[in-house]
Amino acid sequence: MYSSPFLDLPPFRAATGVVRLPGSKSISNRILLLAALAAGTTTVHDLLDSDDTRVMLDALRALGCEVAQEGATLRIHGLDGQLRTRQASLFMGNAGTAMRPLTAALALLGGDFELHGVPRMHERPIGDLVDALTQLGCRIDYLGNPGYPPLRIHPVPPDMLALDVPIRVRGDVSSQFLTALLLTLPLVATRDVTIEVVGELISRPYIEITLNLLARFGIDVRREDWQRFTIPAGSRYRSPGDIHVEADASSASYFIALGALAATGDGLRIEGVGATSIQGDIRFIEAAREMGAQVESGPNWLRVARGAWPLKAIDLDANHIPDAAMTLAVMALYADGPSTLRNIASWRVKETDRIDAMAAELRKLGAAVEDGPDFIRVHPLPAANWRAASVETYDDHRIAMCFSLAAFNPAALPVRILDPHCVAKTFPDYFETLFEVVEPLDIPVICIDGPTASGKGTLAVEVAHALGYHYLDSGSLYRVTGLATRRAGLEPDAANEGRIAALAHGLSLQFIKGQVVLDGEDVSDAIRTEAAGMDASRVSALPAVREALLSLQKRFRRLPGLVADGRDMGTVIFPEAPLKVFLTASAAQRADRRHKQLISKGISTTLDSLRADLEARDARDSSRSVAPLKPARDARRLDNSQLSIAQSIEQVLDWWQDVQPFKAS
Ligand SMILES: O=C(O)C1=C[C@@H](OP(=O)(O)O)[C@@H](O)[C@H](O)C1
Ligand SMILES: C=C(OP(=O)(O)O)C(=O)O
Repeated sequence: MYSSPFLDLPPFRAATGVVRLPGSKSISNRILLLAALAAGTTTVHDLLDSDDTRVMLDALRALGCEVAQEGATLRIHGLDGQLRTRQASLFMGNAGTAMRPLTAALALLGGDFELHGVPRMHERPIGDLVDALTQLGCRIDYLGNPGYPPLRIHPVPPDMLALDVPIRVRGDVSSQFLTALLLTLPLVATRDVTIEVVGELISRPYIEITLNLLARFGIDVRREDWQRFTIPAGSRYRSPGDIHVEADASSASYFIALGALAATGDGLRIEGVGATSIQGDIRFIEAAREMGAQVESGPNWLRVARGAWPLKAIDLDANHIPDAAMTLAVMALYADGPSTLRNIASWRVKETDRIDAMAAELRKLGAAVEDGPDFIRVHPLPAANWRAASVETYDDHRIAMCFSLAAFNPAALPVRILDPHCVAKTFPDYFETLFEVVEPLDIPVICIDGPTASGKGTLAVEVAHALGYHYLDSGSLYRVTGLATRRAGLEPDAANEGRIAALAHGLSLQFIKGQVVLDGEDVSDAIRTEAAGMDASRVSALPAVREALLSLQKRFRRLPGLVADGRDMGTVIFPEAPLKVFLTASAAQRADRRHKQLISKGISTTLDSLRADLEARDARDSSRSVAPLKPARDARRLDNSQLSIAQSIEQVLDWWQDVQPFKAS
């Protein structure tokens, strides 16, 4: 997951390969609750691991439910309707699928509970559910604004519940209120319990998921149209034993769209969900086909390729696919006319006001957008009108995910996604998954070159971290080669050039969380000694070794970008990099820093000898015949003798911002 403040997506031109999607949020949280309420043990396979499922799991554990986890498999020991804890304060994050059903479960089970969430959760309505539960005899107080969380739930004896009259619940703000009642009323179904929906029922396919999973847990709800639902007297949750979570059909929408926009030939294969999914959002496929996508499906897989191009404009009542429809709004930028999504008023009460947010961010890209209380109309965006935008994500995972599709713009502009970590709500590895299948037009590189002990490493690691980029410590490649040379019993000199080059060619090297790992062994300390530094400098002067390491270094250039530190990154390895920094500091300063570093590691040395070594190394590095240490013609020089690390980082990030086209947005 990317925790950087923003993530810049370079322009993409194609997509191909295979995507394996994480589990469905809606199915995961329903199964977790049902398994916790049931008797016996339920083994859940492929559960989604994300913010929304974690809040549900944490709450269930806090209520005394035992959960054992082995990889993607969870074993849940059900409570059989008996809470082990009758008092708790539970954090629901921004998970509607945890907040709403748990409110109903706890109100019926009895106890003193407080339910709260992130600030946005406290703006998401729950009044219709509380009203329904109150009619029934439950006692719930609002701790903030009436109609919204946080809530306090008080115990009520089961025999005080009014089960003899139909429970009326409104269905036009969120279907999750009805889902919450359906999932939990079996707890008290000593007689037939009937629910009546008042007003239009929105997001109906989610009720189908609810009924489907209830049936898996032994509860067969009688349904009359979509207005009346009866839970038969004597209903009891029965664990199905093993249960499998399908991949998330809403998450599939981003990759279906990707296929429609950019996959040619064999198309993009999406695994984990197929057209026969129990999730309503799978009907996104119909909309994508209407826009021109070619979609094939088999058991638990989809294959999508570009069909019509430009895409065909669409006019759709999207009430049945409220989450996936946001993806259509971005696809509409690539259509042959204005597209309209109707009957989507519920967008306004989700993670953010999604109609306002989508309209605002699409306009930043340059699009013409019209919107109203329950619709959005998006006009196609011609190449000349696209702008490089910083897309605000409003802590809404779907905004972050669907706007990544803007990176296919015909103007070949990058797209900046602010707060990319918001995808953690339902798809923590969304961007990593995306990067595996898209083909970028270019992958940005920042080169940070400079003499030894100038602070390149620290600076480069921090800049990479701030941008979410990969990091290449090219100096360590030479150090590792030097170490491997010594370990092979060779002297690091020209006489052994061919053999050292062969060694370098076969290096199995990884940078893992600040460690340099050679053949599975952490060699970070072994390569940091002064002797290893000298060996590195000697092997780096051998042209055949440099050649062998060249392709290895280029392979570090992966999405979303690379910060490469070394001595010839800007001059030799990545001469086309849009930002090259040549970092210097006076020899006195560098010797002083190195001295402190060595002392802190308990290695004794003198300042004078260090300074002499540094100067000797500088002289050798800048006079060597191949790739001598010198700034690239277009490098920006940064003398950090008088700068703190934070100031140097800020300077490089400012320069990076300078070469980006995002200024206007
Ligand atoms: O029941 C569910 O799992 C969901 C129902 C939908 O909400 P609404 O019923 O509020 O539209 C959907 O947007 C949400 O992401 C998940
Ligand atoms: C509306 C959503 O979430 P929630 O389950 O919190 O309602 C969503 O995932 O798009």
